[in-house]
Amino acid sequence: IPPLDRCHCNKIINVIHFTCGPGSGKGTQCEKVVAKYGFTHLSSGDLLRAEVSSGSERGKQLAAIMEKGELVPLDTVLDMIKEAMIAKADTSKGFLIDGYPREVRQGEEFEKKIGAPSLLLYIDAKAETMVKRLMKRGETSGRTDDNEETIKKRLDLYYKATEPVIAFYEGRGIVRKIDSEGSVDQVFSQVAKAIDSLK
Ligand SMILES: Nc1ccn([C@H]2C[C@H](O)[C@@H](COP(=O)(O)OP(=O)(O)OP(=O)(O)O)O2)c(=O)n1
Ligand SMILES: Nc1nc2c(ncn2[C@@H]2O[C@H](COP(=O)(O)OP(=O)(O)O)[C@@H](O)[C@H]2O)c(=O)[nH]1
Ligand SMILES: [Mg+2]
Repeated sequence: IPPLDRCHCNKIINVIHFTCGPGSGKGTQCEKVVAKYGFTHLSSGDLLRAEVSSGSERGKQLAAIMEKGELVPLDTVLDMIKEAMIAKADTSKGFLIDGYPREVRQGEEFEKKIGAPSLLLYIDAKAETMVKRLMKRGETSGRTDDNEETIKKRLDLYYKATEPVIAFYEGRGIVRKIDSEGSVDQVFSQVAKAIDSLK
């Protein structure tokens, strides 16, 4: 990995964290943000799943953790994000970082090693809505963690570890809360408004 300072502070413009519960619709909204704004989308879950698919030793360890609905070690995710950001730092208009930070410490380490985010998007969804969407997605996703038992654990962990992240950034005034209960386009219009407010 090249020296971090290349990717520190003003070099990384528009870092947007997308932190919400599983099944709240982050992935769906991220696609629309990329189409409209051309930001670089980095999904921490996708990066981890790519490592699992590679069949590496590290991937096997990650797979076991993710199947249980737990969080993988902090440094693993952060290194992957950092590598992906450095690879795009010269050409990117901004980074949309999906599924990160998942716990307050992940946010603190990101700032130490990479930089401060300009916005934290948070889709507020009811537990019932998240479970319903994930169970439906599980019919076709092939994801080993889209099953009833793991979904329950992911939700518990979300309330315990991830919700405090929102409070942490609320103190800085960069959180935009978005209501999940409308259509995909209704949710997106709230997302777009939050991003436009950055300019
Ligand atoms: N910063 C992160 C991101 C992900 N993971 C692990 C735990 C998650 O359960 C799994 C899958 O991550 P996703 O972001 O894909 O999972 P979600 O549960 O949020 O589902 P999705 O975003 O697809 O709804 O990877 C992690 O440990 N640390
Ligand atoms: N009704 C409704 N369903 C949605 C919306 N956004 C996503 N979904 C569905 O909910 C499921 C989870 O969405 P996904 O984007 O994978 O959520 P993520 O887990 O937060 O990344 C998918 O099957 C989507 O089709 C929405 O705004 N409204
Ligand atoms: Mg997703």
